[in-house]
Amino acid sequence: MCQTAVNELNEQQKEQTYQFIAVRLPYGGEQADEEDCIDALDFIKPSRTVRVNIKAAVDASETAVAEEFGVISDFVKGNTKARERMKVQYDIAAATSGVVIGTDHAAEAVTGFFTKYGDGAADILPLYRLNKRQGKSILKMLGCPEHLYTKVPTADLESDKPQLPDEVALGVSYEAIDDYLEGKEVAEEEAQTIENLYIKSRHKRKDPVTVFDVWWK
Ligand SMILES: Nc1ncnc2c1ncn2[C@@H]1O[C@H](COP(=O)(O)OP(=O)(O)OC[C@H]2O[C@@H]([n+]3cccc(C(=O)O)c3)[C@H](O)[C@@H]2O)[C@@H](O)[C@H]1O
Ligand SMILES: Nc1ncnc2c1ncn2[C@@H]1O[C@H](COP(=O)(O)OP(=O)(O)OP(=O)(O)O)[C@@H](O)[C@H]1O
Ligand SMILES: [Mg+2]
Repeated sequence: MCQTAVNELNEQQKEQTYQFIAVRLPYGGEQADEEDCIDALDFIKPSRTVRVNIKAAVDASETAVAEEFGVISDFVKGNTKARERMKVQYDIAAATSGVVIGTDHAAEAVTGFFTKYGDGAADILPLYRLNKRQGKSILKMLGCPEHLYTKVPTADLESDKPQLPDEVALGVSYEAIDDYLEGKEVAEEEAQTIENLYIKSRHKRKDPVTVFDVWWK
């Protein structure tokens, strides 16, 4: 969608050249779903693609914190990876007078299934009102290869649990979350899980707590 917008802008405004920069941020060498990444880039055809390996930065941070607080868990390290990715994207935005585009969408937003100030941090969130199946519909309409929008969603942040499906981590399916968001009937247990996740992650969807916040309302 961003690449399409950039292409249209460049057609309209002959003087300025806008670009969409696809940023590949692997932790270490090869990604388990490398083929899909190549297919996605082939489909998007970004103005520019860059690759920054986040492993050295993440591991250095882990070692420094461990000196004072002991070994951090693999789960927490997963969030460090997401925050390092955010940091690199802001460095690239600053270097190119760009903005950071985030991929948060309604199904992840309501459940708080993102890293606070990690992948949750961005300047523009074009998908924010869409649920998971609406995102898939857009990809289908745009002619994206089917295997990319039907693949099992995974944050793939934990080294101990590679490719852990989001739905296993969340304890509820995206079908149920999407149905809930569309006001459709879902099982009582599913509604309970979604509502618990929503309440628990409330702090992630607001600015930091200040003296102007009132908690009794
Ligand atoms: N009540 C409260 N009021 C204000 N702040 C509160 C708070 N409770 C925790 N916090 C703060 O929030 C922190 C915890 O939040 P956070 O660091 O985000 O950590 P947390 O929510 O525990 O974990 C992030 C979850 O999102 C998943 N994730 C991450 C990245 C991408 C994707 C994806 O699929 O796209 C999924 C990841 O697998 C994990 O399950 C605490 O350390 C604390 O600093
Ligand atoms: N290796 C990576 N390189 C670049 N960006 C990444 C990488 N891993 C995660 N991200 C960023 O973090 C976001 C969330 O990660 P995640 O892997 O969950 O993707 P997603 O777009 O939410 O897809 P899904 O949840 O369906 O797997 C991505 O959309 C992307 O912006
Ligand atoms: Mg995700």
